[in-house]
Amino acid sequence: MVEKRRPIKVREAVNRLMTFSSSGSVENISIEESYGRFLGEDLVADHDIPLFDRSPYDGFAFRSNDTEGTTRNEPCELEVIGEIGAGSVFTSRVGKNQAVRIMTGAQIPDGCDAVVMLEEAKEIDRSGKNMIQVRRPFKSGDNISFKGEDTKQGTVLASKGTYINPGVIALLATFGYKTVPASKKPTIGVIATGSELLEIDEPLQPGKIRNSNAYMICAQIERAGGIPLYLGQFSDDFDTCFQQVEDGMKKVDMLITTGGVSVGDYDYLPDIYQKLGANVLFNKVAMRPGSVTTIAEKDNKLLFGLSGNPSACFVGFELFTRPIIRTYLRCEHPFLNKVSAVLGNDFPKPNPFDRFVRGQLTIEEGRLIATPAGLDKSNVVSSLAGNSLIVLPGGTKGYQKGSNVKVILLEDQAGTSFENFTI
Ligand SMILES: Nc1nc2c(c(=O)[nH]1)N[C@H]1C(S)=C(S)[C@@H](COP(=O)(O)OP(=O)(O)OC[C@H]3O[C@@H](n4cnc5c(N)ncnc54)[C@H](O)[C@@H]3O)O[C@H]1N2
Ligand code: MOO
Ligand SMILES: [Mg+2]
Repeated sequence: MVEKRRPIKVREAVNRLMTFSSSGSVENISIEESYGRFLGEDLVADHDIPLFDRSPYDGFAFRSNDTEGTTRNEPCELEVIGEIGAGSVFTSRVGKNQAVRIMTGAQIPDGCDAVVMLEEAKEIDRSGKNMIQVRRPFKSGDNISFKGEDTKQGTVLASKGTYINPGVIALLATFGYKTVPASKKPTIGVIATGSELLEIDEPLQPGKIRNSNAYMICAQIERAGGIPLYLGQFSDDFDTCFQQVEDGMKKVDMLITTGGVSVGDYDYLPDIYQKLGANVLFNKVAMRPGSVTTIAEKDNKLLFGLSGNPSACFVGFELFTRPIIRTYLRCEHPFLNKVSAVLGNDFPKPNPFDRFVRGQLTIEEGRLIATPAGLDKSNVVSSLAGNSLIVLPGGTKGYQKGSNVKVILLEDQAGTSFENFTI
């Protein structure tokens, strides 16, 4: 008699799984290597930016009081007593009716509290003295970039677990991070099971298929921020697969297998978990595809038994493995984010379980449209190239074009919290 499995809701499955999540350590890497990594610690401003009042323009710095009552017809005249470019400091104090020629980015000289742009000031010569005419009154602070106006010392500019994009790299450079504390990447083993699997460069043979899952999962691991360790593809032989899983677990932080997780004669993963003495967290989830996704834990290492069916394998990874990887990377929002969109096509299939339909999210006339991609069966590969998963809650007879739907963003880096991950 075939084992009867009891499906649990996705949310319950994720909840159980997350009790085994843990964050990894922090390693120092060079800033040049940091793009695409995750911050291991909060990035805190250890000084004000700018560090000093500076000029945002090429112009003249002066005392605003000296321009009081000035008009176009009665300009004030200020004597230019020196000049500074960015990086230089004017060392003497600027006095009454004096000005300093100053370039963009240079520190405002002592005594000055305003800057007039070069285009607004008329330069004249009065008996060999270099003067400027200013034709309007200035207020204290006009045309000055103030100390700390960009960032105040002590501000958290990016929290730990933030994806390091080029803008974060600018912040790291600004605060002198030649080396960056980055979250260590988890190493995730990948084992493909199935006697039908061909290496991808082998010619096709009757009854056989190419192993696409292993390469897909390795890429999904990289997208999530982990290091894939491909341990190979193995035929459906209990002893071989058991040995591979047992040995593989010693080399990795977590292990993914694909295939062999259902109730078929050659689906050995359930027996492998049993022989390993692993604690099976669940073996049936009320979702399509990926209902057979099985997750087990042994000595605090997670074993993800993803389905052999490509779409089920894909979805199982994104819903379950990804948040574990992102938590390891110290992300505060490890779950994939969702947006509301309009369904681009009818989806007439009845929905007993929650469905995660592979699709493409596009922007058409300012609206987000989510269009299911390819054939919606868990064994198809043609639906996998999209950028999103359309969430169709179970218990309906299908959905009509134009319905409002939630869409999971596969390429989003910001993520969301468990509370917002309402599936
Ligand atoms: N009697 C039942 N049969 C099945 C059930 C069930 O509840 N009762 N569940 C079905 C569902 S749902 C799924 S999903 C699959 C899951 O199968 P397994 O995880 O055991 O995977 P396999 O049997 O090994 O393979 C399934 C399918 O996927 C192809 N495959 C396997 N590995 C790869 C790979 N690396 N690359 C590409 N394709 C792969 C394999 O050839 C099979 O076609 O079980 C249903 N059956
Ligand atoms: O796990 Mo299956 O994908 O529900 O088709
Ligand atoms: Mg099977």
